[in-house]
Amino acid sequence: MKEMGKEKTASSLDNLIEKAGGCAVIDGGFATQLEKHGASINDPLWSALCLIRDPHLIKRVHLEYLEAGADILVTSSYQATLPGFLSRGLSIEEGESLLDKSVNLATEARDKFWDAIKQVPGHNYNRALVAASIGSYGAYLADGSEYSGNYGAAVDLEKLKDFHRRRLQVLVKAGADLLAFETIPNKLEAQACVQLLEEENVQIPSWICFSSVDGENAPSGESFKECLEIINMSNRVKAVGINCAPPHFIQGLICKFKQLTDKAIAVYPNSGEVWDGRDKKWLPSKCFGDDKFELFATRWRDAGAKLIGGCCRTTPSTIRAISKVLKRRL
Ligand SMILES: C[S+](C)CC[C@H](N)C(=O)O
Ligand SMILES: N[C@@H](CCS)C(=O)O
Ligand SMILES: [Zn+2]
Repeated sequence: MKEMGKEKTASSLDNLIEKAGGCAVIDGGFATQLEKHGASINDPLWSALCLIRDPHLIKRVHLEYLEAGADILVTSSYQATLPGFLSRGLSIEEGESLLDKSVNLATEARDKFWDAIKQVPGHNYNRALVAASIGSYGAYLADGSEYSGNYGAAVDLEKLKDFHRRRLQVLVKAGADLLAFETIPNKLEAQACVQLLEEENVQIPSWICFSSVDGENAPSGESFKECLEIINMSNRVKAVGINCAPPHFIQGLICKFKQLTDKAIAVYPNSGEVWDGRDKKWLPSKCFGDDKFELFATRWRDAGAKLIGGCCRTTPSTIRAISKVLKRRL
C-alpha cells in the first residue's frame, strides 16, 4: 500500500516537544495577522484568498510568528479547498498548485529563519515544524458552522471524507511535517478524519482540534467523551485538543481531555471574541490580552498541555508572551 509522507517519522512531534522543554509553541491567528497587514479577506475563501492575491504576505506572517518563538507554523490552507477554488473559476490543477504553495510558503519561511538563526550563538529557537491546516467542512461552508457543527442531514461520513480527501493528499505530498485538523465541530467529522488517515495510509503525525462554544462539549452538543473514543482508536493522531474557543474554557477542557485520552493535548484558543458567521465579523465578548495568555500558558502547561498557541485575534505578540514564559526566553 502506498504510504503517504513516509520519510517524516511520527516521532518528529515528540522530538520537538522534548526539545522545547516539554511544551511546544504553536503560532497564533493567521488570518488575523494577514488582516493587521491590510489584507481584505471578507470572502468565502477567507484567508485562502491571499494564496491567490498576496502570497508574499503569507510568508511575511509566517516569519513574524517564527521570530516571536513559534515552534510550529500552521499553513494558510484552513479555508483553501478545491471546491472553493473551483467555484472561483480556477481549474483543479490551479487549486492543487495553491494548496502545494501553502506548504511551500511555510517551509520556505521556516528554512530561511532557521538558516539565519542557527548561526546566532546562544539562540533559544527550535527548528519549526510545518503543520498543514485542514479546516473543517464548516469553514469551507463559510456560514459559521464550524462553531455549530450543524451540517444538515445530507452530510454523511462519506461526503465528509470525499470533501477532505484530495486536499489531504496534496498537502502530504507537498512535504508538510504534520496535519492540523482545525475547528472540528462534531463527532462525524472527527470520524471522517480518522478514517481518512487510515485509508490514505498517512505517515506524518496529525492533531485533531475541536472548537467549543459551551466549554463542555463539541459545538454539536456531542460529548468530548464520544468524540475522543473515536480518535483514541487511531495511532495516526498524535495530539488532540481545542482551537478557536475562548481562553476561559481551556483549563477545564484540558482536565477533561486528560481523563479521556493518553494523547498529547494541544490548545490554541482565540482571544475570547465571538465570530458572527452571518455578518462575518468578530463580536466583543470576554476578551483576553497577551498578559492573560502569558499567565494562562503556564497554567495550561501545568495542567498537561503539550502544545500551546493562539487562534483567531491573537497575534505575534501573544505568541511572544507565551514563548517567553514557556521557554523563559528574555
Ligand atoms: C475561524 S472562522 C472566523 C473563519 C471564517 C469562516 N469560515 C467564514 O468564512 O465565515
Ligand atoms: N489556522 C487558522 C484557524 C482559523 S480558526 C487561522 O489561524 O487563521
Ligand atoms: Zn480561529
